[in-house]
Amino acid sequence: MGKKIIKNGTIVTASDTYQADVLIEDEIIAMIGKNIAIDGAEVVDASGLYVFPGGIDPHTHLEMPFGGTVSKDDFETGTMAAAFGGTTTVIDFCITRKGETLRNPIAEWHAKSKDKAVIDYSFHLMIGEMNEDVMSELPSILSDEGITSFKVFMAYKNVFQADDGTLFQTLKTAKDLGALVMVHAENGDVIDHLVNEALALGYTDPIYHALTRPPEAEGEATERAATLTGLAESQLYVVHVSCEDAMLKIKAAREKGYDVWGETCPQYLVLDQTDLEKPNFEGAKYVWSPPLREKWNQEKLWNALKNGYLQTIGSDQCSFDFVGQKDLGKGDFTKIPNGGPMIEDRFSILFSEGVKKGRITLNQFVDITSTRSAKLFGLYPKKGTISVGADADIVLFDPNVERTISAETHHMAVDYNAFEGMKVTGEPITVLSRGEYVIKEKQFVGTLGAGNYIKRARYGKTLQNDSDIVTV
Ligand SMILES: NC(=O)NCCC(=O)O
Ligand SMILES: [Zn+2]
Ligand SMILES: [Zn+2]
Repeated sequence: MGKKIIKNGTIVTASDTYQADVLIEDEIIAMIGKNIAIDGAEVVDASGLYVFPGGIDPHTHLEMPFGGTVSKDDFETGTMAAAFGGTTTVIDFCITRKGETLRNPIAEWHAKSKDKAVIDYSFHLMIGEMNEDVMSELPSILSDEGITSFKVFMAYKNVFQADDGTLFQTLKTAKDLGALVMVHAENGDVIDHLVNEALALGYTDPIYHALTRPPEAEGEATERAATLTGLAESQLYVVHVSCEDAMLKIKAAREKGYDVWGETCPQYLVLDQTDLEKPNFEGAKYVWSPPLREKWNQEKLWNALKNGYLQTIGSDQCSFDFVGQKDLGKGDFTKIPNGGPMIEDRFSILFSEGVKKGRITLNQFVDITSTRSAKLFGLYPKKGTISVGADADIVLFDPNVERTISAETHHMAVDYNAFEGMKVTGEPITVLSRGEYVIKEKQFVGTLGAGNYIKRARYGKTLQNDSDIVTV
């Protein structure tokens, strides 16, 4: 691979903003400095552009079987769309089945992603139940696969939902092994009850998806998960925080000294519950869990990002076509596949609505979209920053270009965009994955299968390019 020098750009990391050149050699950042000159190196002009570390999306569901169908974007279209949006690493959820070895789903996830992903990727592992078999498999999964985060669903009764015993045992096991436990925090039993009540009354429209999953059900589960984390002296990451109620529970747990982290998603920052009321069943396009909330929650979530009560942004990409998939739930909102297409617009929305509108700083933007996830999920400093020795996962970003988000121009495989018509300022122009162009001047030039599976370090450990990946 030839050498590249990125010149004239403004480097932005989670802590610094400065002008310097970046030399890329053998997939990594080899030097950062003024006026770097190397014979034969390709010069990439980044005048007027920010040089960001590639985005890390810690929350995707690519080609995931769910709700009687399979999410439409797979590791090919999903990672391409991610790259167009400025993301260079995704961590996808490997969904397991209760009563079965964990190895089979991991092998399935490798089969789905290998030869398809155009950017690097890794997996979290769902824990549906905790028993002797699972406990005996986990140590080797950490060391062989570098999977150092487990996911427990507290909702989706009779599908993915785990009980509190499983959550508690997972927290304790994670503490011993050095893994981070992630939770989908909603009270699945209460939601099941409310859903049955609604259906019995003949309420079938998409809006009832939101009305049967109230913020209290999210807040209660978040508080419960945090309490169990404190009891287990373990570590917890709450995914897709949608409302003030849940956010305050994370803030309170952190104030008690618990090791609890929170992620929100772009959809909760810019869309609201009224979207589910759109006529002609269009509300189904906005059905995901937790649901969209009343609009006033948005500013609470922005404020939480600004003040560090929430620390990351995931897309929760889980896309379904409106025609042919979402319409499985016509006449019964419980049959609408839960999820939306978000992978492509995560970065731009946070920049446009966050940095441009003065809600977060430029350096916070990098931390929230990349660095913090790299640190929490054992990818740092190989990924998540611009520093010597890091992978050359780099986004050249024009902060001033304006565009309108639309399904007509997006690169996801689905037939609608949840942010249709939204005007955003700022766009990734060129995206490099380990020094190779994936997007060049807004055109896809990457290669299917060029993305590497990344084995991650254990919780709290760093991942270096030149050292053992997983150490006990
Ligand atoms: N969020 C959603 O509705 N679908 C994906 C699965 C999950 O994250 O709960
Ligand atoms: Zn979830
Ligand atoms: Zn999810």
